[in-house]
Amino acid sequence: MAEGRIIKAISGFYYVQSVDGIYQCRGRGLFRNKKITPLVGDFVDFDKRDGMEGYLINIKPRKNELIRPPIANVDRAFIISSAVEPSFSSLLLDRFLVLIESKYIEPVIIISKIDVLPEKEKVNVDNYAKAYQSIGYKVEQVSSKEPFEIKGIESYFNDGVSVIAGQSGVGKSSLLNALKPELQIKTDDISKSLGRGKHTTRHVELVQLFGGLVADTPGFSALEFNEIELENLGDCFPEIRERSGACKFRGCMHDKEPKCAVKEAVEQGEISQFRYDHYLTFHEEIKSRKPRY
Ligand SMILES: Nc1nc2c(ncn2[C@@H]2O[C@H](COP(=O)(O)OP(=O)(O)OP(=O)(O)O)[C@@H](O)[C@H]2O)c(=O)[nH]1
Ligand SMILES: [Zn+2]
Repeated sequence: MAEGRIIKAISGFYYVQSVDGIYQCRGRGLFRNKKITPLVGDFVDFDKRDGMEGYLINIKPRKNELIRPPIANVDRAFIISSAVEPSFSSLLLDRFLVLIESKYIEPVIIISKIDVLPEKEKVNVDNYAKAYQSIGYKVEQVSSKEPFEIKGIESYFNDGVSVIAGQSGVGKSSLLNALKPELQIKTDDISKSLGRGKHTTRHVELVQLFGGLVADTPGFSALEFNEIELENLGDCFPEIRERSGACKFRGCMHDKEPKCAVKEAVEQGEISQFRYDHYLTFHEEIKSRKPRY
C-alpha cells in the first residue's frame, strides 16, 4: 500500500500525488457504501497497479473541508481585497476572515491594485493594514501589473495547500497568473465569458507553486455564516478570542454584559472599533438566522 494526496478529480478518476509520481486511481465501490466521497486535497492510502494506476483504499481524517470548491485539508487562504475598483471594504474582509478562522485555516491578507491607488488614499489603506497587522495577521500590498510588487509573497506558498479568496474583480486570477504564468487563468481583460467564467462549472485542481500547492479555483464563494454558531463567533476574531477569558461572565457575548474585557479593550483602543462593530453586525446576523432542522 502507498500513500499520497489527491490533487485532481475528474470523471471518476482521482489523481494521487505520491513520492514517485502521480497515480491515476479509481475509488471502487468502497466509498459509495460509506457515504464518503474522496475530495481534492485528501490524504489517501492506495494500492498500486501497473502503469501508474491504482485503487484508493482509505481516506485519512480531514482537518477541514470547503464545499465550493470541493477541497479538503486547506492550510492557508489568501484573502484578496482590492485597494480600489472595487474599493477597499473592511466589512467584507472581516467576513472572509471569520469564515476562514472558523475552518482553522491561516489567513493572509493581500491588498491588491495598489498601483492605481490615488496618493491621498494611501494613508487610509495603510492604516487598515496596520490595524490588521496589530491583530497578528500578515498583510501585504501588491500589484499584479508590476511583477516586482508581488515578489514578497512568494514565500507564503512554501508548503501545504493554499486557496485564493476574495470578491469578484479584486484580481484573484491576475495574481495567480502573475505568480505562475503557465496557469493562464482567464481574467476580465480577456473576457471570461469565452472561457471558464464564473458560471462555468469546472473541476478544481491543486497546482504546484513555490514548493506548496494552490487551488486553481477561488475558495469561499458563499459568504453566509450558516455553519458558525453564535457562541463560536468571538473565537473567529483573534483579539476577542485572546481576551474573552477575562470577561466576568462565562459565555459572555461581549454585547450588553457588564465587566466585559472585550468592551474594555475597545474603550482603551486596544481593539479597533471597526472590528468590534463588525463582530456585533455578524452577531446580529447569526442571531436572526432561521433555525435549521
Ligand atoms: N491596475 C491593476 N489592475 C488589476 C490588478 N489586478 C487585477 N487587475 C484588473 O482587475 C480586473 C479584475 O481582475 P481579475 O484577475 O479578473 O479578478 P478576479 O478576482 O479573478 O475576478 P472574478 O473572476 O470575477 O472573481 C481586470 O481587469 C484586471 O486586469 C492590479 O494589481 N492592478
Ligand atoms: Zn465579554
